[in-house]
Amino acid sequence: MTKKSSNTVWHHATITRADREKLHGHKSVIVWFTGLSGSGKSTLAHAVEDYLHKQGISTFVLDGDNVRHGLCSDLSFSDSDRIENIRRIGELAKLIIEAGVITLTAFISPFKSDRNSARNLVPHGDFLEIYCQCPIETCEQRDVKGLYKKARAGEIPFFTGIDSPYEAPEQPELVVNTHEQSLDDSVQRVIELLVSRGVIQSPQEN
Ligand SMILES: Nc1ncnc2c1ncn2[C@@H]1O[C@H](COP(=O)(O)OS(=O)(=O)O)[C@@H](OP(=O)(O)O)[C@H]1O
Ligand SMILES: Nc1ncnc2c1ncn2[C@@H]1O[C@H](COP(=O)(O)OP(=O)(O)O)[C@@H](O)[C@H]1O
Repeated sequence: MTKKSSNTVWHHATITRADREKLHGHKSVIVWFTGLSGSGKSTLAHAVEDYLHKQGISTFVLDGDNVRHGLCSDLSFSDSDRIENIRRIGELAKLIIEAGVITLTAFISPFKSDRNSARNLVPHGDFLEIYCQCPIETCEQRDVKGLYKKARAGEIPFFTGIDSPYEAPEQPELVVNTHEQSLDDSVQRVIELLVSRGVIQSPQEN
C-alpha cells in the first residue's frame, strides 16, 4: 500500500494540459502495450513512435528494461515489486500526458488489476491498452535476449509465462497478433486506433 504524503498542497499550473496539447497540435494519451517477454512490445512501441515522430507528433516511450535501470532499479520480479513497478509507471505516464506528449509504455504488466489501476489514473478514454498477443512458443523461439533459455535452465526465477503468471487483457482497445501480422500491419492498426479516437488526424488530412 502506498504511503500518503502529509502536509503537501497541490499547486495548480497556469498552463494546462489542454494548452500544451493545443501547442503540439494533437491530444495526448497513454498507449499501453502489454504482453509476454518477446511478444513485440518494445519493437512495436518504437516503430509507432518513429511513425508519429515523422508526422511531427510529440511522443515518448517508456520501456521496461530501460526504466528498470533507473527509476525502478530497486525492484525485483516478485509479484509485489511488479505491482510497484507498474504503479510507478502509471504515475509517470500520467505526468507525461499532462505535458501533452503521447506516451507509449512497453511493460509486461502481467496483472489485470495493475493495468486497470493505471487506466483509472487518467480520464476515461486517455488510456489505450494494446495486447501484443503471441504464443509463448513463438516468444521462446525468438528468445531475443536469451532469457527464456536461462529461465528454462532455472537461472531466472519467476519468469513470466514459465513460473510467474501473465493475465491476458479481456477488453483491450486493440489486439495485435505479432506472430501473424507484420510489424508494419501492427503499426498501421495502432495508428488507425489513434485516428479513430481523435488523438491524431488521419495522415491524409495533414
Ligand atoms: N523474471 C522475469 N520475468 C520477466 N521478465 C524479466 C524477468 N527477469 C528479467 N526480465 C526482463 O525484464 C523485462 C520486463 O520488465 P517489466 O518491467 O516490463 O516487467 S513487469 O511489467 O514488472 O512484469 C523483460 O523485458 P521484455 O522482454 O522487453 O518484456 C526482460 O528483459
Ligand atoms: N509483428 C511483429 N511485431 C513486433 N515484433 C515482431 C513482429 N514480428 C516479429 N517480431 C520480432 O519479435 C521480437 C520482439 O522483441 P521485443 O520487441 O524486444 O519484445 P518485448 O518488448 O515484448 O520483449 C523482435 O525481435 C521483433 O523483430
